[in-house]
Amino acid sequence: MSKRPVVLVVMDGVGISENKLGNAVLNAYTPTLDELLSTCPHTAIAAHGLAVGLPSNGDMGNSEVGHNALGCGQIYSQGAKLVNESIASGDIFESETWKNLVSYCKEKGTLHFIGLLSDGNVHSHIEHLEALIKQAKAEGVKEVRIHALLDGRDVPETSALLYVERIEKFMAELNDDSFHACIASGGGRMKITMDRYEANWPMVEAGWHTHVLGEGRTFASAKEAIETYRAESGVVDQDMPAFVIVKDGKPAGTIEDGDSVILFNFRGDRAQEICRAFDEEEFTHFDRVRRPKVQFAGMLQYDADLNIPHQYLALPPKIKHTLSEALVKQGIRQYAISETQKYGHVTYFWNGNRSGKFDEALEEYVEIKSDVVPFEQRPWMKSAEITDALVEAIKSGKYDFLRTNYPNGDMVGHTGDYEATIIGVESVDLNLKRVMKAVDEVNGILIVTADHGNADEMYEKPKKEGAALKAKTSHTLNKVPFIIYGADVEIAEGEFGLANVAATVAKLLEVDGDEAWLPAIIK
Ligand SMILES: O=C(O)[C@H](O)COP(=O)(O)O
Ligand SMILES: [Mn+2]
Ligand SMILES: [Mn+2]
Repeated sequence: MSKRPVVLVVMDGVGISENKLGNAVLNAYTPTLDELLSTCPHTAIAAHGLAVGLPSNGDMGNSEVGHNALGCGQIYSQGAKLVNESIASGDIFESETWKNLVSYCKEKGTLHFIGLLSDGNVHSHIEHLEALIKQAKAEGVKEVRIHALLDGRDVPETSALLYVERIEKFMAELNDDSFHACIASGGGRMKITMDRYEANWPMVEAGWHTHVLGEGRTFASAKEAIETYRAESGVVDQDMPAFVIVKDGKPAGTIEDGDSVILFNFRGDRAQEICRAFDEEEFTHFDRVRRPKVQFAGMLQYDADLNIPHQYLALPPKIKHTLSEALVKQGIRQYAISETQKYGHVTYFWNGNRSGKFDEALEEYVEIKSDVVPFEQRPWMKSAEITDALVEAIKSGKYDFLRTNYPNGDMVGHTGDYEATIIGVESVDLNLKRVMKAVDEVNGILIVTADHGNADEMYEKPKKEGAALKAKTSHTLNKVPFIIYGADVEIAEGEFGLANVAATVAKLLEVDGDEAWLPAIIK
């Protein structure tokens, strides 16, 4: 084992592109990154598509698959791909859960689908929803209701109508005397239901009131809701207020005793809280007012240790041989820190979607509370506070491997605000300098990388030359930097991705790697 501590920094959403237009990484003032890139061994590594276990290279990377790959050194088929396969093979419809939900609601109840209505393939895919609705009808379900969370964060900023129209056309073609499906409620994904890491439970409470109780501002259709809210305030999809659809003066689909409910998102971070609201007998995070007796299931098992949700349609990848586990077996003391918005990324996602530790004595996890504010108004977020704690941990000499995630490039990038995102990236750069200094003081080694791009492309590619620029809120397909500071090493020949980082960390710590891992990026 080396005596030199290794610190790994994930700059969330900081990808590499040579294209200067709307590039909040290239156009930010980043003296630290510039210094690292001009003086240290570095390369660019793949963070999207097949390199992180997604169905195709047209799929952008995301935090879940990115941190999974970083933390386990392997490429596993991810939720997006596993659900595709399970639908194609029909396995999903053979599952006990599917059968249970269908039989529970088929005679007198309604089958509800709650989830992110888009083809972003980060949390969900509209094709999965369509396949489930079609099969529900084939198996004799009579009533289906959709509770549509509008995206605009993994897909273009104002694309909600495209998906609403698509699903409504799909349902209209299925609807007949024996079957009726329609949208019952919805709202922007950053306003209701899809909170993560317990950053903002009131979002989930608002979702409960909308989907379950059918309370809120009413409209005749989802289209009317979207067009009205846009006309009133110019609000973009992800921030759209909640809406309830009414038919004949009543909500089109509250959730009642005898119904079944499927959360059709496959990704876990933003799925867990609403699952808990349905599943938990003793629930204290908000007053549910009424808890219907339903059969509830998630698309995937989101956390096996915590048993969330109790029922699920498909199994997630069984991620084994993680870096954390290999390191604790060799006595390596570890420290992980981020702010709430990304805390689970460096713990839960990093450890293959496990929320527990491998070894209480050897691992310390620290969460700095995120503010609940529009991040374009505070683009520095908690970068300074994360750094205060990280620097102290580095200097304490108590840890051999320390990791952090700075959310700024990603969280501010998702707002589509170019100028604010530049400040977000600059905040990361400023704090990176402090981390470098602390690493110097303990004669350590620093790795700087990212999980996927976002801030590197803040405008959609114009459809025609000269067309007005449109903010881009989603991730990118670009590679990410991989830099090693403080070690006299050479980058190996070849193409690398995020799954090559675990072996590199082990090599720098001078401990054994795992045979399952992809090779290190250094010679
Ligand atoms: O959940 C989100 O905020 C986005 O869909 C994806 O962003 P992340 O993968 O960086 O968390
Ligand atoms: Mn990310
Ligand atoms: Mn993101």
